[in-house]
Amino acid sequence: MERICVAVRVRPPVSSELYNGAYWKVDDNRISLHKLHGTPSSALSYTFDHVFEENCANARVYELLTKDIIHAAVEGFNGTAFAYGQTSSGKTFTMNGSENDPGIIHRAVKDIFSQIQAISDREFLIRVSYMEIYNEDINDLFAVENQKLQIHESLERGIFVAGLREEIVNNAEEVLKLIESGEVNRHFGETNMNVRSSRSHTIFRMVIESKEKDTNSSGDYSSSDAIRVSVLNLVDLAGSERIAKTGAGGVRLKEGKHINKSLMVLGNVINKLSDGAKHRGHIPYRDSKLTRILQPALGGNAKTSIICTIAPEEVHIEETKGTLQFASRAKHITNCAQVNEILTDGALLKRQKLEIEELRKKLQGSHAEVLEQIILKLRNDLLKHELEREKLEMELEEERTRHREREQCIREQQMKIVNRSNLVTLSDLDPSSQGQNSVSLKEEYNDSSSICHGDAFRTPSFKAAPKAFVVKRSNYAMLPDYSPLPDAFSNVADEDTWLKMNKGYIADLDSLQMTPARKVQSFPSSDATPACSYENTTEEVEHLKRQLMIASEERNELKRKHADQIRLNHQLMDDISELQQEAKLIQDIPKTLSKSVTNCKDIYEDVLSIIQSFVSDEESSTAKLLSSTSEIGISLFTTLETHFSRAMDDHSSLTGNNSLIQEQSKVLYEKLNSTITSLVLSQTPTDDEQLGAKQCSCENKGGEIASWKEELSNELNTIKERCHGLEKELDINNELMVVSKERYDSLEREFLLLKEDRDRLQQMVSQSSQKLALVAGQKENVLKEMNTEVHRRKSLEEEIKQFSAAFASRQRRLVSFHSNVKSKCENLRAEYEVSVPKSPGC
Ligand SMILES: Nc1ncnc2c1ncn2[C@@H]1O[C@H](COP(=O)(O)OP(=O)(O)OP(=O)(O)O)[C@@H](O)[C@H]1O
Repeated sequence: MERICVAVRVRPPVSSELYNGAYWKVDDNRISLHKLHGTPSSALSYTFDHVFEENCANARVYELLTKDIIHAAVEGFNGTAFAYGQTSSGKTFTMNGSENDPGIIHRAVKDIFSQIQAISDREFLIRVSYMEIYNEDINDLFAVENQKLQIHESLERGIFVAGLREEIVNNAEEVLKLIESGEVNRHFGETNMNVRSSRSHTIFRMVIESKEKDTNSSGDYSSSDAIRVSVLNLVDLAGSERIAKTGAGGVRLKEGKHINKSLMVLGNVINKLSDGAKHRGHIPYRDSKLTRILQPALGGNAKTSIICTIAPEEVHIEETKGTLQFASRAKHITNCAQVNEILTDGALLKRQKLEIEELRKKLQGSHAEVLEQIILKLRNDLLKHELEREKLEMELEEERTRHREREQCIREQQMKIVNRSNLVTLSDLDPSSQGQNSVSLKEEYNDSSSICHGDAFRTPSFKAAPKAFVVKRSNYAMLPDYSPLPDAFSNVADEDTWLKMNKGYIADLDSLQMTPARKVQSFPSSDATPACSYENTTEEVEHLKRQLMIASEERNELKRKHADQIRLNHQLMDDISELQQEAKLIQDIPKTLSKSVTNCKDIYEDVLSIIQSFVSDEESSTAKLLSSTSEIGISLFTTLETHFSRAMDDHSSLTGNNSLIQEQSKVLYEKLNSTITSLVLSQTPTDDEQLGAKQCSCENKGGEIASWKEELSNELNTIKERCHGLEKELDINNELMVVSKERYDSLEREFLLLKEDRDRLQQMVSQSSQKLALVAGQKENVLKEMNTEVHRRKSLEEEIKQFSAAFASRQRRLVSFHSNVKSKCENLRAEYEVSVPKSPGC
């Protein structure tokens, strides 16, 4: 566990108008607020890892604050450095720098490449990405078309931004060029506080992968076949701002609100984390995209440094106090950084081999306890696999249920859309062309179903890693269409797990096995007992180990597929919600059309009443024509009205009425035109009438008629415009429907692919269960044999004991017999010497 490094940097005053003397005094790594005449304000004094004065250059900031993190990143530790502070306090200056004084990002990039060059025994692969969080949307700064990207989390990949472009880079210049191109896409804006204010948070990310160079010509796997993957985030946050000071309005105001909100969430997260593990409770990482992405850097597996920038002017004292309080709390956060290693297949195999070898040795000089321990371990492994399998089965079942629900939901949506499409594209629904449409749709579907599913989700611009580097990485090389977070995050699904991890708790036994430093479990050393051979048992155990290995590989594969499926499901859910929105839009179209028709009807009725008002003779041809035209017109509008009101309730019953409406509409136009023409003609004065007119002095009436004429033609034009408007709306709706259809087609295709995936998963699960059952059976047999062997050995030992006891007593008896015989012999010899006197010649 290590505390994150926090520093404060004071920006030089930018305007002499606002600056009337130094209020913030820096003394080594302490900063305190003074009154203008130099008296310290005792309550406000803070200490940090570093405090940088106004005249401090970026080089020094980099050297003291970030360099270690960058070097650690090359060695496989995750690292994050971010700049926090109010607007215009110098965050962008610190991270990006200027031409004369390059910032942290520039220096870090250069440093990383020079570090890599100095390490001769490892080969490196570096990928970079650059994103911004603008108004809570994640945009790709390397590819403007990648907007509103989503954050996903999976057991295998941890937290990642899906669809973010990653570029493989070979030197610092290449990276700096890419950054330059990304900067162009970044959101900047002018405020009262800063002429070039960052309106988004930016995250420049480098993923550094490395492995030991392959110097082993024998083809054996070296002990360090593991690949190290570390992620380095260099973050330039947007600055907190007071709307009153920045004078933001409109777009700037909206941006400012988003910025303040996300910084507030960051503050909450920091507060919680600084409360200490016991009291912190739930950490609200999910409340903003920024904290979600930075989650590993805040209380997780990363080395982190924060530079808090402050403005020296008196007007900013309140904001500066806020920044310093944020920094003080951040000081208490602890992280738990560790090297992130991924074991290649080769390294895993070797590790397993070593373990088996060791077990074999132990077995050969075996003791019953050793055997028991091995059995216990194997049993534990098996149990673990069974549990995993059950869990996977349950998850798969849940997935299936969710699939079914989504399938159902999509079908319903499809029905709705088809209904709406019927309504909106009435003119397209000529019965004769319907068949053709469905045929061409089918053809379209068949053509596009050949599109590879995997491609649809892959980052379009991802470049394949050089073969030489990735050739031994098997599955790993296929993955990175995302910004992977280190493997160590893979078990981190929620904050609780993070807490546990930070306490040094490691939940998964597998992760222990993969930790390079782990020693193989040692068993009690065996005395050199000349035991009976356990060759067969050893082979069985080895076989069992192999089976377990295969089962665990399959389990991992299943896990990966399962995670993929969940990701696809998320994507599908997003598509569905988009579709629902579109459907809602389409649903509103009949309403709008209905309103327009009602308006037209009103206008039409007005026109008619005006015309009728000056046709005094009800028997005249004009009046008759007018009444018939009005009947047709009214009936047309009534039909249209009913049509649209029904369309809002039930769309299917309305198909086929469109041509009738069009015909009616044509007749109306023609009759209306002829009515107006005849009316105009009837109002044109003949010679007699002219005379009468002269006599009746009706000059005023002529003027009235002219104005009516004008009014009429205006009304007619309005009606025509309305009709045009309606036609245009219909066109737009048709286009919308085509787009919706296409989306549905692609959704259907995805569904099919998902179904296939699911079937494959099911198959694999059942195969895996069969294998596990087999392994379990074999294991039982081995157990039985081992028990028999133990009994046999115990009885042998018993026999040997009895035999040695008998042998010892027999030996004792033999010794006593021998000593008896010896003493008797000596007695006999003595008696013989006494009875036979020695002759002088002897
Ligand atoms: N240490 C420094 N030395 C010299 N000039 C600086 C320093 N820090 C900031 N400046 C200048 O102050 C101005 C504001 O700085 P900058 O744009 O980096 O602020 P910011 O915190 O990123 O603001 P915002 O949050 O609005 O983006 C710039 O003109 C910058 O050049």
